[in-house]
Amino acid sequence: MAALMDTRILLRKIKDLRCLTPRRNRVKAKWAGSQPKYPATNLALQNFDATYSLQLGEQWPSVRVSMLCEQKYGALVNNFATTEGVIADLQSQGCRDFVCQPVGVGALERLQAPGFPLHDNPSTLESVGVSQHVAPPRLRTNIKCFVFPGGDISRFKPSRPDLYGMLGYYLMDAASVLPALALDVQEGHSVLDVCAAPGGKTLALLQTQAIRFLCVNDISVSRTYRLQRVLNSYVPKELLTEERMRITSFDGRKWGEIERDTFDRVLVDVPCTTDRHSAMEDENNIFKRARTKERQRLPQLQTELLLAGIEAVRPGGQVLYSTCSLSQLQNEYVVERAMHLAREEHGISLQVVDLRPITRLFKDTFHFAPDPHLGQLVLPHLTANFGPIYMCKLQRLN
Ligand SMILES: C[S@@+](CC[C@H](N)C(=O)[O-])C[C@H]1O[C@@H](n2cnc3c(N)ncnc32)[C@H](O)[C@@H]1O
Repeated sequence: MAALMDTRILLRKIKDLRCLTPRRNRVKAKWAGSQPKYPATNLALQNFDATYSLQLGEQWPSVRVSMLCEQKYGALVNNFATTEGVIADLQSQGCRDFVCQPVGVGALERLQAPGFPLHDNPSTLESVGVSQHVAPPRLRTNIKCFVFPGGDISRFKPSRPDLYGMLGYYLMDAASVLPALALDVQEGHSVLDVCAAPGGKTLALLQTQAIRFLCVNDISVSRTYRLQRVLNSYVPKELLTEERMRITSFDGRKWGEIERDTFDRVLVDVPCTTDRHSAMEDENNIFKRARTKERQRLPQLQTELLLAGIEAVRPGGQVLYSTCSLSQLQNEYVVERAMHLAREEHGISLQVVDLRPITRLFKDTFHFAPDPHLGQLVLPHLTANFGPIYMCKLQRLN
């Protein structure tokens, strides 16, 4: 009986103490000097195991292992720098430009890839044992991105500035170049990049050297500064003038109110669960308990951003939606919902553009998900550890 009384008194004392301590401090005290009980990376992996094992079936274990291994990079060549030495140096290290030389088994088959602007490459197909009179296809673009072949570890030296201070290449997940390639920017186009910072895809778009006017936007002012610094290191001042480029920090969801029916091409590379980062890094991880609501709201935010992009593009123009997540909720579901809202609320009809010519062309560099229901998805794979990157392209019909 005495023991029971002691316990009761003790419990009351603890309760009193808790009432005196603000909740925030209690949480702090609980974590003070220790690691969180559930690190965000563990929470991310638990979430991924539950959802992606259903979504990807027997492919999930392989994708999971790859996401936990070293990610591969590509070197996006900066056409605004003096590139000869840079390209020779990359080639001497055994890298190849995956855009210009998509060689490998199946190159002949890709010659027949319909519906995409391919043109002949004067180089030969000897390396894959195809007659040297047959030229491999390549995209009509100036974008060049070098990757190390096969299982090599992708280690690039830091890029050095040329005589004019322009850096020779920008390192990024090579799969992140695909949305810029798929957007298919043509000579004289005006382009909007709705969520642009820190600027990898903006740089890739600029490498086309075809854009008449580029508007780069990101809601985060600090990230927009970072983007500005990237541009200053890679693009000559003459091209960063107000007539050719505008850098803004608007909420992209409002773009339909700011500027409608305007751009030839719009890139909507939305904030997402950044799956590889979430599985690997606790810092700035969206699976932290404190960010649960933010994470749950992502599909809604993504839908609103895509819808704004659809409103901003001109009739006949094209919008590319991309994420670096495997989640169907953030990928296909968002595209379907935005298409529905565009039709119901704005009377805008859209057509999904077939990206299979792109996937056929680059199937030796990237591992694409088989038979996607809508859009294309790069799956991380131990032999091609890029991505994940999801992309879906929409053409506005009216
Ligand atoms: C995936 S990142 C973009 C990466 C960038 N496209 C690149 O290739 O370097 C998503 C970006 O969306 C921005 N963002 C988040 N909400 C936004 C909003 N409502 N409007 C515009 N940008 C937003 C974030 O600040 C973040 O920089």
